[in-house]
Amino acid sequence: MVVEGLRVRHPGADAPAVEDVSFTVRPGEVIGLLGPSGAGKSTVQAVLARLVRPVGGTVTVLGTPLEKWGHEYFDHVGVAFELPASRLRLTARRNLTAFAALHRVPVADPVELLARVDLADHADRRVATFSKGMRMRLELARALINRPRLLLLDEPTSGQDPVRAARLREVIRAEADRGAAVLLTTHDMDTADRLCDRLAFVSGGRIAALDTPRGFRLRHGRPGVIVEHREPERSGGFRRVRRVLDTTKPEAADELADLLRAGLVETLHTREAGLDEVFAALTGDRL
Ligand SMILES: Nc1ncnc2c1ncn2[C@@H]1O[C@H](COP(=O)(O)OP(=O)(O)OP(=O)(O)O)[C@@H](O)[C@H]1O
Repeated sequence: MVVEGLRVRHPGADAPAVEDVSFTVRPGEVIGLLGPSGAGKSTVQAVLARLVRPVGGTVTVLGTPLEKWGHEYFDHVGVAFELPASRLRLTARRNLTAFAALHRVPVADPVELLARVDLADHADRRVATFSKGMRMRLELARALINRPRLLLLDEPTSGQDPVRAARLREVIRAEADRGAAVLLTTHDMDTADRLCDRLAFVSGGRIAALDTPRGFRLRHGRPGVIVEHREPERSGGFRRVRRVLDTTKPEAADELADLLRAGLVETLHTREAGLDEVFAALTGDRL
């Protein structure tokens, strides 16, 4: 999928929600859109889900310009946005079989999909009785029913406990490994860091920076280690000291080696910028 110079203005809005956004998502790749509320992330996804028409730029999906696609577009695209599309009065299984019937491409097995999102035990319960987290997981399963080549996910791990969030990250990674191009939005730094191959920081309708999570941390972090160690006092006791050693300086290696040899080190961490710090540095805003 290739987006070039995308510009979107919502009807009645004073300013464009998206200005000059360009990026590519290759098969097998997971790209995360990060940014403060109102930055334009969902608007970019809404264009790709054909919910909103852009006023400028080009979007090419699977080699074909977006406007040239007919209804068969949705045979190749999976969408899980915040507003659930599932029918509340139907069971989880029935929802998936109903959506599967809409497609003219080979579909995934609903029961297997429900197991993947940890809903196997609830397949025959009505969705109205599901918790918010369960409904979100069903949305992901629904988005995967047509084994999509492009997967659009809005906050796929929100409302999940840490174990389930990790499980969903595995499911999404498996889709990318199968060859899907994945574009997701997230405010969850764990998901950004552990799942995404590249991150686009969106601010004010533009991409402020695009890089791998590691690239961002290295570029915005300062090399160094944080050492907590005991320091002998004249009284014969010890006090605890926390120091930051700049590992670009040669003397840091000697200092650290001395502390380690003396058995005084209690904790040792590398000093890296977290993605939230990177974000604040790039956009002057917080997530
Ligand atoms: N249907 C709409 N009509 C008018 N303006 C809209 C509409 N949808 C979004 N906007 C505006 O477009 C801008 C971008 O919104 P968007 O929902 O894309 O942000 P976002 O980055 O996805 O935010 P969040 O993290 O809160 O989901 C905002 O100023 C928003 O108020």
